[in-house]
Amino acid sequence: MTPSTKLQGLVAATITPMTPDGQINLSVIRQYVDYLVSEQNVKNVFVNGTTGEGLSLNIQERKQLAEEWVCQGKDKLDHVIIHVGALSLPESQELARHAAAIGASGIAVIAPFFFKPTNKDELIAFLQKVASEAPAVPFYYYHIPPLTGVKIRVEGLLDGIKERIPTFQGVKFSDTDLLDLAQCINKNEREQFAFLYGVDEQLLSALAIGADGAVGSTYNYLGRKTNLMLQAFAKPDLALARRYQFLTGEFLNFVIKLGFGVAQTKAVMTFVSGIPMGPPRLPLVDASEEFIVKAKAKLDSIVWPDGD
Ligand SMILES: CC(=O)N[C@@H]([C@@H](O)[C@H](O)[C@H](O)CO)[C@@H](O)CC(=O)C(=O)O
Repeated sequence: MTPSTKLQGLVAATITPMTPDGQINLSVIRQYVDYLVSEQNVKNVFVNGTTGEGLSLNIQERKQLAEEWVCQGKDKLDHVIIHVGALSLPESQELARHAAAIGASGIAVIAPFFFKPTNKDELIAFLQKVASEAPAVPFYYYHIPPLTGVKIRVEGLLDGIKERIPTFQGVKFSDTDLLDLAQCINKNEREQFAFLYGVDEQLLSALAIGADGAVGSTYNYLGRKTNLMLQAFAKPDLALARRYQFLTGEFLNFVIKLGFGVAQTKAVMTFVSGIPMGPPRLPLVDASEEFIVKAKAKLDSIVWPDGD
């Protein structure tokens, strides 16, 4: 792993594979790493986040998953970022210490979402207490207001954050407020922070305003196609980049109408990669057979510009 390099490009928000009886299934993670690298050309992962059902796992499971990803990713992945956010500060701190001890290349923390911070100072105070437990590990704030309900704008959070959190390295920005993202990027004059966008269906818009890359669920199975979009954008061939975005959007628009979330992501990844992702953990329930048949037919029907 190369933790010193700035995080950019695509980061797969990893799924947590589970056995049919609902235990975490560490045995497929080696195959999962190889699949991401060789089939999707994705060499960065974000473990135990939303897609990974991190907040539905116990501390022991989260540590085991983090260890397995770091171990299997050695010499294969560039960055293994571990999400260590939790409702309980001591638990989050314990996970941060653990991530540091196992050699994770970064940690990320979501805003606590039961008792919520009501302003940026309260939020930073929480983040700071976690980050300081891993003083040599790059720290990312994980902003996902649709799920946390914490709508504190990131732009304001950035003011003086490096003084409060010396390891602060950037933001995983999973919100549709592109004005907030743009203001963050505008403030990041020295380009010291990384802004990774987390709404996959709108990534091209975020790239246009300067996002460094993206963290998302679809890069597990559409990483190769999205990488082609990134290449087209860099060239620049905007017409081609748009084509890729419209096609991934066409798929997502279709499945969102059917009902799309982490359970469905597990099902899609299973049929695309052949790696069994298993069921989600309650309160999430398995994707229906009808969903699987329709989603597969839709994905198979897409004709990509690269001829696939
Ligand atoms: C709400 C949600 O799950 N958002 C996803 C997206 O990748 C999302 O699945 C995608 O944009 C499709 O809507 C990511 O932002 C979540 C993520 O990166 C994570 O698993 O931590």
